[in-house]
Amino acid sequence: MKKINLAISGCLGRMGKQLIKSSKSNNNFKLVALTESKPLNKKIAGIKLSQNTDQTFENTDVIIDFTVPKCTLEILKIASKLKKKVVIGTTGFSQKEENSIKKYSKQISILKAGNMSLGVNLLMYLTEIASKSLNDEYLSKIFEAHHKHKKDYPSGTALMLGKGIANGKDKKFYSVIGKKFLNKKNFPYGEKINFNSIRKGEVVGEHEVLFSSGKEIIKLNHEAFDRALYSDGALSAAIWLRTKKPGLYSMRDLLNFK
Ligand SMILES: NC(=O)C1=CN([C@@H]2O[C@H](COP(=O)(O)OP(=O)(O)OC[C@H]3O[C@@H](n4cnc5c(N)ncnc54)[C@H](OP(=O)(O)O)[C@@H]3O)[C@@H](O)[C@H]2O)C=CC1
Ligand SMILES: O=C(O)C1=N[C@H](C(=O)O)C[C@H](O)C1
Repeated sequence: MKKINLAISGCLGRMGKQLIKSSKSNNNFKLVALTESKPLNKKIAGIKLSQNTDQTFENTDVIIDFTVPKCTLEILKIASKLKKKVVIGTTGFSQKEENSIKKYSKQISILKAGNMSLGVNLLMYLTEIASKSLNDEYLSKIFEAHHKHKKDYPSGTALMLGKGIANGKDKKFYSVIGKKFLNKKNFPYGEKINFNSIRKGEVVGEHEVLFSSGKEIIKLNHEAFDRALYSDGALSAAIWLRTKKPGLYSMRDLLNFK
């Protein structure tokens, strides 16, 4: 089968570097473009780094984006004009930016996931089942920990897990978001879902969903140790997206968890 011409934005970032490494050892891909936020006279894997322009992405089939929301929207504007497919791993979008992504997905095929790993998407599914199975006596809260460089909180994964709780209760996620704590030693359960985000060292990613009745606590937990987990997921998404019509897809669509 013809190789997928792949572009990676944010190529000098933690995920960008991981994606270059993972794509080079994956025969389904030919790396054709690498972009960064500013002009750099630098080559990686024989490719001259560039910025996000029509010309840069002309010869691309799929763009994988793990950057910042502003960059993602920049890329989607170009991708929708050139009819390119996009895998979005970036997190930290505002509601307005989420709505823009939805609009672009009417023109092009987009797979967007706050976490590209099988484990977290399975954890979200298990969270939905737990939330659906537990009565309103059980309060819930979400803990997450990441490296000290991470700009956004709560993490995209934590928000996914919160959405899993809301889905289980058949409620709108935004109506059940409680308090968002940062670097708290302890944090309370609430009538809504409270989040606590710890930023320390080089933690790759830890998430825990807790349900408490006061008489017992149920904990669902995921730990990531290697960013290859995420790049493998993103590359699988790029392959899966190849045959998909315009629309907004998630890793749950790819993994087919019902
Ligand atoms: N969905 C998932 O599974 C995962 C998602 N993520 C998410 O991916 C994002 C990136 O994470 P991480 O790699 O650690 O972050 P980094 O800050 O290490 O990398 C982001 C990169 O994007 C670059 N960038 C910023 N603006 C632009 C632009 N306009 N054009 C091209 N490149 C640009 C940055 O360049 P500069 O430094 O010059 O601004 C930087 O090199 C975060 O939102 C994170 O939450 C991370 C891991 C897994
Ligand atoms: O910034 C990171 O590193 C990660 N971000 C994603 C998130 O916001 O959930 C996914 C993963 O946890 C790593």
